[in-house]
Amino acid sequence: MYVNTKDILEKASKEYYAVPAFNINNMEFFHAILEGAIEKRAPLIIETSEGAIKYAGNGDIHKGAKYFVELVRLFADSVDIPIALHLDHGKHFEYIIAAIKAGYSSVMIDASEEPFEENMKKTKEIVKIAHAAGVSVEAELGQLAGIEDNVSAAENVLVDPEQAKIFVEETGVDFLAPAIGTSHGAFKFKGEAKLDFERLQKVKKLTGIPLVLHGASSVLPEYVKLAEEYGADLGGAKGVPEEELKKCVQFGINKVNTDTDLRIAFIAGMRKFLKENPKEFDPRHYLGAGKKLVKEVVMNRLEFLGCAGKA
Ligand SMILES: O=C(COP(=O)(O)O)NO
Ligand SMILES: [Ca+2]
Ligand code: NA
Ligand SMILES: [Zn+2]
Repeated sequence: MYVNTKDILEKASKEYYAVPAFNINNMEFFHAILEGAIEKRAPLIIETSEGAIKYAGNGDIHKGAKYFVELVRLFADSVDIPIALHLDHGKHFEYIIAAIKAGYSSVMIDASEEPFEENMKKTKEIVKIAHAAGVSVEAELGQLAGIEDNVSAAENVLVDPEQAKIFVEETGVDFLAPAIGTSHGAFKFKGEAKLDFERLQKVKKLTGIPLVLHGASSVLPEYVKLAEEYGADLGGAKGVPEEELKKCVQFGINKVNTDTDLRIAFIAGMRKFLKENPKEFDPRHYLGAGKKLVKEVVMNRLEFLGCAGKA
């Protein structure tokens, strides 16, 4: 059933498990993720960036938002696991309104690159509009380095837990993404992963609301290796180890944004298939090879984050 993201996350926050939020840009990734969540009997959060909405609408953001709502609702209304659709990194007013208008479960207003007061003001405005439409809201405090779609920041600016308390009280935001050291993409750390668990625990204590981890892909070595075996060039790729993610869940993270891991799995599956099947040109076959590995990664992540069986 199609639900509000807040309902999924409040349950997760109470029971101290996390739900991955999987990014999609097309139908094939959605099908692979859905299959994995059904098999694992897990709640499911699908999220799309602004770039994904523009891509799906072939340039028209209202068509793109509607496309994803129709695609997700079509399946959500016929399965008995809770499924929510979320706008990831909403930075432009017109995309946020397009998502609310189309029927998204929730929207992120990402004004974290702005000064604190400005971020608070923008978030407050979106919360007012979204709540009036029954849509829940995510916001971000602090900055993640790295590139994601059109979202880029120079270096990491970690969240200030005292500011987080004021921010949540002032804005009424439903769930919050505190920057604690992760970054987007496949090249997250120069050395070892370093997350600020102290800070995370303080934010949880001071806000008491569901928390979101961005840049949470593990960049699984076996999939990187497979992709490279068939010609990919991902040298130096490094993500957040699963053990570190489990600690994040222990300290109050409930939504774990996962995009890069699915992209690497998909390209690994497709590259292998194309190399081994030079005569093949049915898109359902070569895209299907990517889907298969995406489903594997999805099922593994649902398992270790503790939401398998929680549908
Ligand atoms: O934060 C993310 C995804 O992060 P990854 O690049 O680590 O998958 N989406 O908002
Ligand atoms: Ca941001
Ligand atoms: Na998000
Ligand atoms: Zn993100």
